[in-house]
Amino acid sequence: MPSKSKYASDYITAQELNRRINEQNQALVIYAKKVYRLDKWLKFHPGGELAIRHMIGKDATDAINAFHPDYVKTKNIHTFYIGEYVDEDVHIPSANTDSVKTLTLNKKGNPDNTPVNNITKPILSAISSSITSPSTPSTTISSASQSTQPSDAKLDLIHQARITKAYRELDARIRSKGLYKTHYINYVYEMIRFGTLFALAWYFALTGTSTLHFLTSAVCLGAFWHQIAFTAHDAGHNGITHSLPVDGFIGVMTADLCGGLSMGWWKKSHYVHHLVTNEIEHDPDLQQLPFFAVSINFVKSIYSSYYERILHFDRAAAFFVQFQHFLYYPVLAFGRFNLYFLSISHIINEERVAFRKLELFSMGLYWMWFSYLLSHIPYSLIIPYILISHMITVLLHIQITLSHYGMSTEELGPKEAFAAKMLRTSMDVDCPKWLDWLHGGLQFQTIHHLFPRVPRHNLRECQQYVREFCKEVGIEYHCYGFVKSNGIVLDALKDVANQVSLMNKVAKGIAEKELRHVSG
Ligand code: HEM
Repeated sequence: MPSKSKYASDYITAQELNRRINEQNQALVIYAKKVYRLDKWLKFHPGGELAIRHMIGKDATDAINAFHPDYVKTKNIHTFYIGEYVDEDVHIPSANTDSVKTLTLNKKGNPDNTPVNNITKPILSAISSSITSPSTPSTTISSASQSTQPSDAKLDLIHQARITKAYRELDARIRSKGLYKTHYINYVYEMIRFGTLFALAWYFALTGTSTLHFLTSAVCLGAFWHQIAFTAHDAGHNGITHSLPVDGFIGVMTADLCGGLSMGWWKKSHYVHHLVTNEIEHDPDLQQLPFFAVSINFVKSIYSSYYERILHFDRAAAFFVQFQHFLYYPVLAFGRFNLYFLSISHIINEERVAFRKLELFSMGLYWMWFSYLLSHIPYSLIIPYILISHMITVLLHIQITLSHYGMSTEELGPKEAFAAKMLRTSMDVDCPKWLDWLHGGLQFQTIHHLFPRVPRHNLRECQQYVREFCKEVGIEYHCYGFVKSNGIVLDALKDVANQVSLMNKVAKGIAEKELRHVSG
């Protein structure tokens, strides 16, 4: 039994838990049937404040197990223990859970404490309200409160409990097979691969005499960035040495110094993405307006808890989204430029950045070496060089979006098992083993979401156990070939695009009618 903190009060019922969260604004989470108060820890949490905020009032057992090394679970967390959790088996109305969410997520404060943007009104009403006024957000903070939150009624709770039990057994199995251990030889191969690409980029840039040489240098540089991103991803999850400072340093060296992108920004958004995967109001990876809307609910101008602002479905969005299935590849090709912007604004504007000085220094060095490299490229080729090197990384952006864009964006509420949610919202890409280097482990996205701390090179081995688990608990494991998975994403984008296009046409019709009426 862990020792109690000064807030301890033995037993805390579900009702008491909600009361403390709502009335006293306490940051309480449940872990292994115990209640922990994390108010004081929020600001120091290496996984970010928002990661914890998303779990307030909920059973965070599987999330905490999945994201933390043993010392956190067996030692650190007990500093914050305040009592045993007593689930009175009384159904807590969804509205209650909603307001917990609102109070805890909305850092800027929502004066009337109205639940924010829970989009569950029928889709037709979403469309019709946007039709009436396409450039005005139809969902304001208060109007969204009329909606109802995802209900646990949709879930068979016994099935969810079964999934949780089997998932924990699966985790133990993967652990016993030694799949949580890193085999460093894999990083030797990684370094040879991206070291060669980097050296070739410099070689062709410094010694090149023809357009072909310079453009080959651009391709090698882009391929280098593409490859190094996988190692940065591993480091961001502390999945290389499993030491927070060491992997943190590797992350900054790979992302900031080699790629000009902020590791701190990536961690902040990626950890949130892992916890609230495909929740359109919370998952930053889905919030790509004005170009993409993977769910028709975006037309309601939802509130983003990540960006802490309303994502207006404005005229630009109404225009671009109707062509999003055509724009998918071209826009992704420019994705890396947007990442520079997000990285720099994170380093400048974010209150707490773990390695701010190191990141600034490393990003400064990046711009120096990149500019020096460019100084060897003939003037006429500088723009094509920049475009080609940056656009080569489109493969990475496709790989990342493939994993989630075509998957469910429904919110089934906090009673959904962690594993069930990850399997519902993620998709794997089936590829032969010899191509693993190209996909960089991201093709096993579902498995990575289930076990974020398992080193990437072991994910293929985990796949067979995950398949068995899915069979056992009767959940579909979404794993398709590269072409099919692209098709799934394009279909999903097209589906929303068609609805938005229809909406635009109707809105235009109404506007013309009104104009005739006024002028007539
Ligand atoms: C609801 C509760 C919590 C959630 C959702 C959460 C989530 C996370 C996430 C997403 C990460 C990044 C993990 C990765 O992929 O590498 C992380 C890291 C970390 N968290 Fe938490 N966390 C929670 C509570 C706590 C608590 C209570 C503690 C300590 C008392 C803690 C200590 C840490 C530490 C030390 C790391 C860095 C782990 C490492 O060395 O790899 N977290 N957390």
